[in-house]
Amino acid sequence: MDAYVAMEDGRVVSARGRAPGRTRGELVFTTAYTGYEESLTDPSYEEQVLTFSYPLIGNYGVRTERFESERVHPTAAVAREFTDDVAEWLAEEGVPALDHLDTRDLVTAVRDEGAMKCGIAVGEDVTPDDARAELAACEGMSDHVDIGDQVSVGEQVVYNAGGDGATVALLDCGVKGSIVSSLVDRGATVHRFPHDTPAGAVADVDPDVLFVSNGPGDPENFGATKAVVREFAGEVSIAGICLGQQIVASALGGTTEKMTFGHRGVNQPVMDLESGRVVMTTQNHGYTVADPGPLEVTQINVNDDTPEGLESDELDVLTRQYHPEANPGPEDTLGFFDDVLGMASTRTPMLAD
Ligand SMILES: NC(=O)CC[C@H](N)C(=O)O
Repeated sequence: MDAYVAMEDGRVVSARGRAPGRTRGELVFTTAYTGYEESLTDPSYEEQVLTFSYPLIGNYGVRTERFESERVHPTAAVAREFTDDVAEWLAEEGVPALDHLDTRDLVTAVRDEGAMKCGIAVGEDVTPDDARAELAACEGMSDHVDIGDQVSVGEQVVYNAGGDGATVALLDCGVKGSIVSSLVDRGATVHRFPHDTPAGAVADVDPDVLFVSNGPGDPENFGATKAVVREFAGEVSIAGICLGQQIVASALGGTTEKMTFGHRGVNQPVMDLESGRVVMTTQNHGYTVADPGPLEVTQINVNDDTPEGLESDELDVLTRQYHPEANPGPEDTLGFFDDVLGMASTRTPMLAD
């Protein structure tokens, strides 16, 4: 099978086709050397073409129990070499895959010029022009204004109903399964809501914690989710991961911005500013909080000083830019979930209207 990647910088790179199809997306790379099953099923990669900088992808198979959601989310996958297991899985899912190209070149281009649009064509009779046509039709990440609808749950789902732990209202902007299980494993009852659920319906479950999930795209395209955060601020503890941190900060008066090429990998160093302790974290984001508004920056990325943790005692807010649930990645930061559920136990009851 022939395969081509047409990049926004004008280059067309040829490769070996492993799973056929034509598509487009934002070209990004992850430096993670494990966790391809989790990354490929992470909803945060929706509308992105995922390049693995680690050269051999698939050497421990494909196991559904590692999946973070029901389907593969990147529009296409690129590696130096995919095993047959992974190539067959992606073909079954209808997700184009290509290998036998110099991924160092792609990664260097994205690192130097930033995440860029690309077009992909893989098949028996595709041409470079097919990939160029896909590139011409590719929208910027922030132009995907309805991206939340593509990944959020269709209707409310309850996990651990009737449990005697904290009640968490999870606004699903594209949540990873291991975030839900990290909360349920600690005894919480989790009400998973579509990202655009009105505040009144969320209030009906009388949550101890409002939790805003990870997810794809530009946080500024999650207006309904931000409205719920504003409604609950000061009345219920609020937590968020990744997109969730960005949405919470933006809802409370802060701002967000796009990064050049973002952070995607499993060894991003994060320093806690109070203790000075540095932990290794899993990350996958292309936007960041620029101005935290009323929140305090309590943790930063050691590589580029961007905010990794935001908190407010007054508003009872605790968020992380990285992925404390790991999956893939180091488990240094799992304690975040204990801290979030700890906020619930010191909660003040919701004020009646
Ligand atoms: N993993 C995430 O939640 C990603 C957040 C957001 N879509 C970003 O790229 O910054």
